[in-house]
Amino acid sequence: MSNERGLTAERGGLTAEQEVVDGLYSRLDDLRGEAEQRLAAIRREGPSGSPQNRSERDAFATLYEDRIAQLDAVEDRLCFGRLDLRDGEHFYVGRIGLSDAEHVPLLTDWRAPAARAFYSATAANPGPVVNRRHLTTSGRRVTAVEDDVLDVDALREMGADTALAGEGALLAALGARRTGRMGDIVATIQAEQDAVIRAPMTGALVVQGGPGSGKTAVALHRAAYLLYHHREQLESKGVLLIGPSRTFLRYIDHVLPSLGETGAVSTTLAGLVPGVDASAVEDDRVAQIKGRTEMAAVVAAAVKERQRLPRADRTIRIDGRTVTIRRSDIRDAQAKARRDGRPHNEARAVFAKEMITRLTRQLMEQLDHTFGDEDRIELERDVRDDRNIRIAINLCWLPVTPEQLLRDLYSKPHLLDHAARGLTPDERDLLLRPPHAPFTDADVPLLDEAAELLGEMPGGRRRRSDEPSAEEIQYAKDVLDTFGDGGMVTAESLAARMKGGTARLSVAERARGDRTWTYGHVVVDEAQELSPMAWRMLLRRCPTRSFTIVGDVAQTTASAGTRWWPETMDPLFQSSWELRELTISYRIPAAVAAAAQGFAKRAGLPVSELSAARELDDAVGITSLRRTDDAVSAAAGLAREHAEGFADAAGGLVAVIAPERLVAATRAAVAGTEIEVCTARESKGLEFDVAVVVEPAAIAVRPGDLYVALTRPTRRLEVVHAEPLPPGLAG
Ligand SMILES: Nc1ncnc2c1ncn2[C@@H]1O[C@H](COP(=O)(O)OP(=O)(O)OP(=O)(O)O)[C@@H](O)[C@H]1O
Repeated sequence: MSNERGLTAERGGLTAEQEVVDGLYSRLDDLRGEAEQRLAAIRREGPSGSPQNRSERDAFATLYEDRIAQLDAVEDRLCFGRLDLRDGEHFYVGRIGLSDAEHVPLLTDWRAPAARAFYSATAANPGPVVNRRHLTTSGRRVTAVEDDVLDVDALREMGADTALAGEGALLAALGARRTGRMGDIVATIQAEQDAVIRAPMTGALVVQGGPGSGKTAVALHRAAYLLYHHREQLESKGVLLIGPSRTFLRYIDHVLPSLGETGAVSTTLAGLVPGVDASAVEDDRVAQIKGRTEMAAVVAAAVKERQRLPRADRTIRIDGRTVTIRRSDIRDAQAKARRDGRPHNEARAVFAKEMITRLTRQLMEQLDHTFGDEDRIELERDVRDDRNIRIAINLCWLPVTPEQLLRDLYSKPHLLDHAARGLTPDERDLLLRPPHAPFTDADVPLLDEAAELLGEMPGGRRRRSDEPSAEEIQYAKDVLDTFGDGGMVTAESLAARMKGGTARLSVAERARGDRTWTYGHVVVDEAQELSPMAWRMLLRRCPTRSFTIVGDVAQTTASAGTRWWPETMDPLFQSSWELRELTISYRIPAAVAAAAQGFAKRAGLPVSELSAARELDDAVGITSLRRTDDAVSAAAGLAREHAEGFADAAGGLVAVIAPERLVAATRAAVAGTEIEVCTARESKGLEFDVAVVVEPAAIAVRPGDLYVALTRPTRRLEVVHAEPLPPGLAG
């Protein structure tokens, strides 16, 4: 494959295509103008009228605002392709579908079935397509056209052969300077990526692929594709997108809007439990323990511990009489509350009511006359309001928040010993910490597990109108019967989550603030890092188990993460999951791929087969130093050189990826420049034109970390070292 093949295969005039593209933009302008006029008309009406009229008007205003935002977002590269068919017809492919005022189609949405051939037709398997044309535009101007001739006879005459669809357009896209924001790839999606994007929405689709194979891009385009094809099903529930860090979410946050979609909620795992600050960092061994499935039983035991049976019966004086709080009554009332099936905090009311009934009965037996209903109710009120009785009942069924439950568990050795019997004493010691220590990422799934088992605190009950009806609960039961719940969610709480609210907030806004929201589909990026407990948390967010999961088991850095997909996926999805692989790296040049893979294979990482889409000269540089002390200044010097070079040209991103201990010094050494400095873990999922990797041996303490670091650059990898290079990287 040549390096700078360029857009040479141009046939047919730019002028003709420019006219078509002008027509499309003019239609886009008309539609935007119409929406703006309607919005202005609604705004002119002002806030008068009945509440019903007002909410209708608000709903329309939101509709037009969304439409305008969508039309704005598709401005760049509105149209990027044309297909010529065997029957002489042709049509244009673009970001959205457009028709003229008479409903004659002008532009076909890239996600429509007809557009599929744009991505999947090959010379060997052209279907009805004889020619695929890639249009490159800059602003509204067509700057190049490139044809893939798929008619076999014509192809033979030309003596051409292409492995990558629209190679010129693709190489131009891959060679573009990085801006720090991920762009969409809608104009150049390749066949193996297209097959993943358009795969049916059943069960879980796991996409394994080496670094730069487009997993993130594919996951985002699949989300847009699913929203387009399953609009009704997904719009009211939303699509959840999980990314590894806030930096990463910022990096990708343009992509879905540029595809005309705003219905996805993107967040980190920690963001799924509103109000929790999980900013603290902890030892990997502790995170690994917290990530194990057994921790679900530990949390359950900690909750159960709040349902206590005192050692002995206890008497309490009330209004000159004595009642006995009997162990047998407590045991019966607790059993009744558990049978009720509601979470701990909510079931407390059942326990308390039963105890009050039994204590009232004791009082009635002591009083020597017959009771009417009113007398009994009054007596019950006396019992309920008695301070000592309230305390005694509370002690046997203690309401607690998830945060307090975990803080107690981690800070009280006797509680931990009791709840975590399955852990070794050493493991329990590792979990111990002071009561006010801040939470970490690995605590989030445990907090979520606890929240699920505890439910709302007394007084914090859901509003009546949000409570599910018997039919909704039955439906939730059916869903659980069909998919199996693994004990993670009750039919009642599932039904409550499935119930659509009536608030006028967008789905994304409502979902964000509600821990119990369930989504129509979940997309997980860097999924190899998730622990079994994190997976439990995600499964609760999507009881129908409709998932797109992308990751690379060779890049796993979390010790609770996945190294072999079946091990993680089989218990979660049984047979309802499918593995697909992506095999071409679009990010890294061939020489960088060879260096990174050489290291990874020697380190025993489970690397995927990966070929690079581009060969660039001079893509790897190794600087060897005598003194470790020089590594930071040498790396900073190299980074500055590249950054200055980019400043003269069309821009470009430079990063130094350093071991944790050298990060602060490196930051100081590049202060005042745009150069990014990060650890390997922080660089996960991101990319730069040039990556300078400092002291790789120190990063390779966790081999997955170094594999991540080495695979970040799109143009050049610089390795700077004084310590010996790790095996496989040298030479
Ligand atoms: N078909 C394509 N056309 C143009 N660019 C592409 C294509 N596929 C991927 N890319 C580009 O390649 C780069 C790497 O893609 P992406 O980040 O999705 O890879 P990844 O597999 O998620 O990588 P990692 O495992 O390192 O996170 C991105 O800049 C992306 O835009």
